[in-house]
Amino acid sequence: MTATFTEQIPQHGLIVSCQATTGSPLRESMIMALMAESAELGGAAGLRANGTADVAMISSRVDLPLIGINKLGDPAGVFITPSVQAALEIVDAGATIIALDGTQRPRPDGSSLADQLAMIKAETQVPIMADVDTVEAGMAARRAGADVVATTLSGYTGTGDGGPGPDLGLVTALAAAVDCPVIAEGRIRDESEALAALAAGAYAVVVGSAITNPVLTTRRFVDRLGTFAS
Ligand SMILES: CC(=O)N[C@H](C=O)[C@@H](O)[C@H](O)[C@H](O)COP(=O)(O)O
Repeated sequence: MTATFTEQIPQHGLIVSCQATTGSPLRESMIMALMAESAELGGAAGLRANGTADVAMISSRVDLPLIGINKLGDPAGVFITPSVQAALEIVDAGATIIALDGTQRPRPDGSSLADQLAMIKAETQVPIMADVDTVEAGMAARRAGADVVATTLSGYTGTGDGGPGPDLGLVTALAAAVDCPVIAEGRIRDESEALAALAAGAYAVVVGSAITNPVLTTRRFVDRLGTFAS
């Protein structure tokens, strides 16, 4: 029996997203696996990773629940696990939870989110997390069969809050609107923002760049030092 999302991820847990895009000095699956091992040592409750190579490498070395995504195609469109095949490949690679674009936008093959979810569910019982941008999208994704909804895409689709921090308003609205766990993901920069997300009703939080992207962390320090007036 496949474990449900809440059986895998404890309430108020920290999920660490270990991703590095093409062009990053960290763009190696082994480096992502070492990031994942570091997150495990630090007490993370779960991990999130992109692509079959990284997911396979991480799952061979770290025994934590692993949210797998398979980013394919144009980042301006539906690109987080945009097809049934992309989802099943990430499960074969070792993901214990699938995350996918949960917006109402048609998939690149023309199918709807509801079609995609139904076809994935016919093939696997692995829980599905819908990355959404609005409360309407979260409600529709839940109706279509998503097990969990996350604020991941708020600010990235032309709708929602594109502010510098997490979209706490969306966390609050989703927590009131859906009967499943709500995950706060996207632009959580520190522990206070993670706590604020829990206070807004998040079941758990996903933190990526603030933990696993040293380029951004360095830039933040450099930019701040640049404001020093002697
Ligand atoms: C919009 C999009 O493509 N988000 C991606 C989803 O997996 C990742 O690039 C983010 O790093 C991840 O969501 C964690 O967010 P943050 O790195 O802000 O903590």
